[in-house]
Amino acid sequence: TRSTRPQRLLAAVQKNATRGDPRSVVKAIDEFCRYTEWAMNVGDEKGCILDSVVSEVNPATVLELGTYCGYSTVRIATLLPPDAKLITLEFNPDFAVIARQVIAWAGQEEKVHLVEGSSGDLIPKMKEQFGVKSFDLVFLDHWKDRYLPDAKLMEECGLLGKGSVLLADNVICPGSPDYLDYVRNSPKYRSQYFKSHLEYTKVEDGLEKSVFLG
Ligand SMILES: O=C(NC/C=C/[C@H]1O[C@@H](Sc2ccncc2)[C@H](O)[C@@H]1O)c1cc([N+](=O)[O-])cc(O)c1O
Ligand SMILES: [Mg+2]
Repeated sequence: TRSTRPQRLLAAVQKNATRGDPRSVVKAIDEFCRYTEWAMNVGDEKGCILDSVVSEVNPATVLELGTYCGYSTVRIATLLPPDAKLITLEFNPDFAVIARQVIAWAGQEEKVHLVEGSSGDLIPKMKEQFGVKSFDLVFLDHWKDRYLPDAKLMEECGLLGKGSVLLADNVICPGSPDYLDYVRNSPKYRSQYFKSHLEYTKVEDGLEKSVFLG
């Protein structure tokens, strides 16, 4: 039967990237998606904004919601110090299988803990199961209608501390209007929009960075 898009993306990584070289993995995926087959990775343009926020926060603990093929997982992990922890949640087991191989090809498996399941189920278990006190950085890139409920759930579970940063992809396209309204108008957050484009296209999109004020 026909292969899936994530399988074709992984094949491009294994063919064109050097094992153990995360930058070559990122480059191989971006070239595949730009010139061969579009896929919903954060991409190179928004990826540079992601990189700058990760470097600025210099997080010890990161949560990523929505692993997909592991593109942003690799971008983030590459910038983390060796003792930092990146937990990434993925609902679709077929995507998780691909993401684990992409992360391994990039040599980042030490820093990454990919957990299969849904954010709604797993966020309340973060403290007890993973020994997480709070997250310094959360990258939201999963189902767009889960951004707001999951932000509120993280607040309720005490997973956000003063200065914790939420960085959300796709706040314009496909969009997450209820989330955007919440973080921009809640006294609990200081929010900032980074204008960019939908990955590999000229369509407007952007990242919203929201600092939790405690
Ligand atoms: O739909 C988009 N993203 C949804 C991503 C969803 C990812 O997160 C889990 S769901 C999950 C994971 C964890 N917990 C709960 C659910 C899915 O299995 C997928 O791996 C999207 C769409 C476009 N686009 O142009 O259409 C562009 C983008 O950048 C996008 O991110
Ligand atoms: Mg996205």
